[in-house]
Amino acid sequence: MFSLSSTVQPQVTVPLSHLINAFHSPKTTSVSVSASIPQKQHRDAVTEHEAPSSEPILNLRDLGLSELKIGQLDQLVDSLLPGFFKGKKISSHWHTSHVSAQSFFENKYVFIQCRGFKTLKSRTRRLQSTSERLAETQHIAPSFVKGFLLRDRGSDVESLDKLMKTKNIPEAHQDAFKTGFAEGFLKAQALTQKTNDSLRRTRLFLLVLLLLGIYGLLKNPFLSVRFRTTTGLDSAVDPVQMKNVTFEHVKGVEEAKQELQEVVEFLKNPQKFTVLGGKLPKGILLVGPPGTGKTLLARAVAGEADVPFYYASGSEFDEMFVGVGASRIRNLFREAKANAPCVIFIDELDSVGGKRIESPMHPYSRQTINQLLAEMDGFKPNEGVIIIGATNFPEALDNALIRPGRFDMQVTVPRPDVKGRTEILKWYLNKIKFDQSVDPEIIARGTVGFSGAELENLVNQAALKAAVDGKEMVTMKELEFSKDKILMGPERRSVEIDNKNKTITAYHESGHAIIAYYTKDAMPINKATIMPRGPTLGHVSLLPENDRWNETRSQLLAQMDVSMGGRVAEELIFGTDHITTGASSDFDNATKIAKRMVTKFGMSEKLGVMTYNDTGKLSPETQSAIEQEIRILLRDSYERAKHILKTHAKEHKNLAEALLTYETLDAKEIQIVLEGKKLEVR
Ligand SMILES: Nc1ncnc2c1ncn2[C@@H]1O[C@H](COP(=O)(O)OP(=O)(O)OP(=O)(O)O)[C@@H](O)[C@H]1O
Ligand SMILES: [Zn+2]
Repeated sequence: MFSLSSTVQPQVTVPLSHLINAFHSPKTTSVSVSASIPQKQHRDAVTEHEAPSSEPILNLRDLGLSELKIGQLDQLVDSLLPGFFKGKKISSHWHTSHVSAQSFFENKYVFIQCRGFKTLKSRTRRLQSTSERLAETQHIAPSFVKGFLLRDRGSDVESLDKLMKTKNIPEAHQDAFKTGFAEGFLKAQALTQKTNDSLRRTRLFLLVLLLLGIYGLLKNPFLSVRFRTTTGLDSAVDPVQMKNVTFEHVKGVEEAKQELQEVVEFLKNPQKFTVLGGKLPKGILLVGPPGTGKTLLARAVAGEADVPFYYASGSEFDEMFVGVGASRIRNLFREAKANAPCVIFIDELDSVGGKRIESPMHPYSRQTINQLLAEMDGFKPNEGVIIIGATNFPEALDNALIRPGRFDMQVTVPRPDVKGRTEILKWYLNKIKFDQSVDPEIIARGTVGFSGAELENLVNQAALKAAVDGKEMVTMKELEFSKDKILMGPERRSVEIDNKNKTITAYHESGHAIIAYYTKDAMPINKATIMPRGPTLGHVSLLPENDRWNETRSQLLAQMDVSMGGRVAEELIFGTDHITTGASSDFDNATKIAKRMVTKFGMSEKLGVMTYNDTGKLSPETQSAIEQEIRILLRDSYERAKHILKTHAKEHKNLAEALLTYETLDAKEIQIVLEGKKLEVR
């Protein structure tokens, strides 16, 4: 590109621009008087030569070449188009009448031909006579050429003559001047021609490219998707055989496994089921919180039945481009049907089948859902394709998806209960080296609300901790450690707590522990520590014997009392002036319980068995009555805690001192201290 403009441009534009500059020089205006003679000569020439023809024909004069000598013109043409005269025997025209309009036009015309106007050339071959050619050319010459040739002829000629006069160019130099002009003109024309040709070629090339692109898109509307369907949706192309995952691998979700058992039977022998007229669901929805083993269950279904497993995540179908999501669904189902019986698993079903209205973020979600519905409707029950969808939010699913014939079977996969957690912990403990003293049930009791994935992580963290500490196997200590880490954040060993604060913390935590120990309906103590962890300086952990489905009034009161134990201890030991801010979360906790007792559980005599949901909208009297009741519950709780700590002041002191010595005490050690026995030196 660069080379082109730098080599051609100077040759052509320099002489021409000189001329143009000369033409339009402001000085030309003042020269009308001295211009008379040559102008008259010129006018004569025009009438003389234009008279015979009424046609608007170009001649040499048009180009300011009327006074060019024949030899000069030949030279010029020869230098511009070497070898031109050899091929065309038309030089006679030039000799006989160098000003002849027709002969010049013919030459001009042949020029154009040589420059590659192919249509023109092929047409003119058929034309024999010069006049015929001429007439034809008038019609077929491209308009821009015509325009270029015919434009402002008179004024150009005048300007050239004027200019020569204005510049007072001597007669001797006028020829050279005109030659220069003609040279510039012809070269400019040649350049225009070239530029136009290359422009046309570029346009043609672009058009071909465009057509090819459109053709490609029509043949395969998802040209760009192809790449992704083979990368993003590997599963659709390459199913996984799930032999290694069975129901044995999924713990603590017995009900779900039982429900899915019949699906396994169906996949093993689809015909047997349909012969009896039985109708199995096409789609099964696994509903449950994250990490509870939904994916694992779906894999296990495929593994049990020994059929291929196609995995897809709902978010993969969520695309900004029209038809992409729908096409992926189509591909997935096509592959699956070809390999039936099989399981298609769609994780995060809500992200493809959610209720959302078309939004700018998900412009084609509707299309994708419709494709999914169409595919699900499109195969018969005995084809052996089972679609398992998983979601954390079944409420968010499009209603059309959960109609009969689609995802019409729902299986709940809940967080495991204490028995389930024990099983899951045992399962993962068996994959590592652990000490015989480890009791998975204790850990299970302390991990209410943990999912299978979180329990797996807990065991893994304990194994890592044991490895870091250079131990040979995992003990309860590591398991407790990783549980606390997951629940409360990492230990802050580097924090230097001064003795005074340590002592306050030790008495505060022992206060909680003493209340828990001596209150009938409080949960059993698991551990007390003054090791800072996360945002706390110490804590006492309690362990429910079982998962609590329901709580009694006295259990709730006991929880409040235990919460109060910390502040009461501070007050009794250090005096009212030295109580700290450390009890704020204890009060939060106790206040929440008291409020729920009054407003939700109907556990206040004064306010009765009634719920008060939006307390802000209640009458001021009711609001103050509620507040009054909560305050009474909290005050009574505080008094009970005070009474216990006063009664067991000796045990309180012993426990606080043991904590200051050992930092952390487990349930057994706490019992030893409280029974007044001496702790073995660790
Ligand atoms: N009940 C369980 N028994 C054994 N392992 C489990 C159980 N639940 C979860 N896990 C472990 O946790 C991992 C993650 O669980 P999975 O991916 O199946 O959960 P999910 O319910 O599909 O979660 P999400 O909703 O986040 O996709 C499993 O690969 C498995 O190792
Ligand atoms: Zn506390």
